[in-house]
Amino acid sequence: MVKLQMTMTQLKPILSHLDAIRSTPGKFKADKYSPLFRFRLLSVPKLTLWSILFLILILLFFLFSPPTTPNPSRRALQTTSWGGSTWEHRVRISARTVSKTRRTVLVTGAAGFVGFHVSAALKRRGDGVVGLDNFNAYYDIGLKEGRKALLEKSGVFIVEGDINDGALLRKLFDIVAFTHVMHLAAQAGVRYAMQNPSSYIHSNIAGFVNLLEVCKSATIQPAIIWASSSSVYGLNSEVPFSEKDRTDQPASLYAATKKADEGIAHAYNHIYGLSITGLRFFTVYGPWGRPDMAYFFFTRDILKGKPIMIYEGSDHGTVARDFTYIDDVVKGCLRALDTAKKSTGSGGKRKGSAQLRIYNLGNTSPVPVSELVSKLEKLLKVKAKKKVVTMPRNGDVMYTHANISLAQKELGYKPTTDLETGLKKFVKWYLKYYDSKKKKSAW
Ligand SMILES: O=C(O)[C@H]1O[C@H](OP(=O)(O)OP(=O)(O)OC[C@H]2O[C@@H](n3ccc(=O)[nH]c3=O)[C@H](O)[C@@H]2O)[C@H](O)[C@@H](O)[C@@H]1O
Repeated sequence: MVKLQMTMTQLKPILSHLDAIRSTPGKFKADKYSPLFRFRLLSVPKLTLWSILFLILILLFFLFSPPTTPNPSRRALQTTSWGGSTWEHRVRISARTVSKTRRTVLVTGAAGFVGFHVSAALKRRGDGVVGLDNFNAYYDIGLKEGRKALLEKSGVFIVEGDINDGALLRKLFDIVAFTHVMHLAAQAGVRYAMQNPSSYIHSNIAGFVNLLEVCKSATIQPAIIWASSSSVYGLNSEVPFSEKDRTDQPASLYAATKKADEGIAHAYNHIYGLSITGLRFFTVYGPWGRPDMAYFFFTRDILKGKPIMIYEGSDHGTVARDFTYIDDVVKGCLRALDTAKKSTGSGGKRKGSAQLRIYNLGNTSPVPVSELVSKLEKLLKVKAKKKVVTMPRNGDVMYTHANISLAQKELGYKPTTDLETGLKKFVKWYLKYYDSKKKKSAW
């Protein structure tokens, strides 16, 4: 008892600062020095006190101990794995440009499908490139790690972090005066939005705003090029889809977030003078692609002898997509970056009007999903177990077809890969990639 009372005397000056903390209005707050308070503390048995301390220690141990094996779900929850002089040095080296144009590009989603290919292309031509990716577990992290390893070989460092981490983004802008941001990080996939709607709000809305906030506050504001989606056309019935067509009837939450981003981009351009270019991608496919997309999991399931579902309209109408090959999309991204004008603001203040653009990047040649499957069967030399089913109300639309005349005129965008050629390259990569994985796991 005496001991505890002495402890209270020692604690008094430490506890006194707690008075400054406001209590929640309306809630009872005990006076720390009132007899009632002292009585409560003193009446706690010693054993209970030690047990509580012990429990807190165990809890701290679990919270701060590193995982022994990489665990994807745990990794997705990590917020910081950046900082320090070695880390800063790697960022600086990665941002070094050898091209005359002195471009330094921050590529978000660099371990993703499009981000990986765009980063590699930028680096090849001599631009400085720093990648950013949160390596979430939406699909096989092995693919993301594989892309990362290839980029690192070519000198691109991918920072592991989230676009919602403002401190990280500000730090990156402190280290490098990025001339451009190629924003390709997003929660992708149309159908998954029904399972995990909040992930779309987190990445596509909150993450996008966070990125724009940091960009607009930079002393030298970068020009921003970002990935919108063909899905913004939603239930639009004008074909081919032109940038002038209505985009106010999204069929999925994914589409709605991308449409919201187009509005957000307009506001940031208007208020802060940020130069912003949105690119509406049309079902991009190719090597190192996304396993959640139909062409990818159809390939996997056909090879495994598993049935695949081919959607059709309720009146047996054809479901078709304007499948666009990755190399064509990469060229479009680079042309958009090269033609982007500088932002006009600085430190959060607009100094004049800035460029605001939106372009379709499609292939202008829609192909029915049934034909996609026939082409895969031919290339894989395996007959698919097809189940034709009525398209469920899952966010998918019946048909996409890009009008690319604007991108052609202003960016010089011209897709050159038809579905047959593109799928051939994809299948070649797929077989090689999974074959070598199989061999490695057999070791
Ligand atoms: O162009 C776009 O904006 C979008 O393209 C793709 O979305 P999607 O066109 O739906 O591509 P897939 O998911 O690969 O579907 C391709 C086609 O296969 C059909 N499908 C899908 C799944 C299935 O089991 N069966 C089936 O017939 C779909 O209805 C669709 O017509 C991407 O997944 C989106 O992230 C992207 O933004």
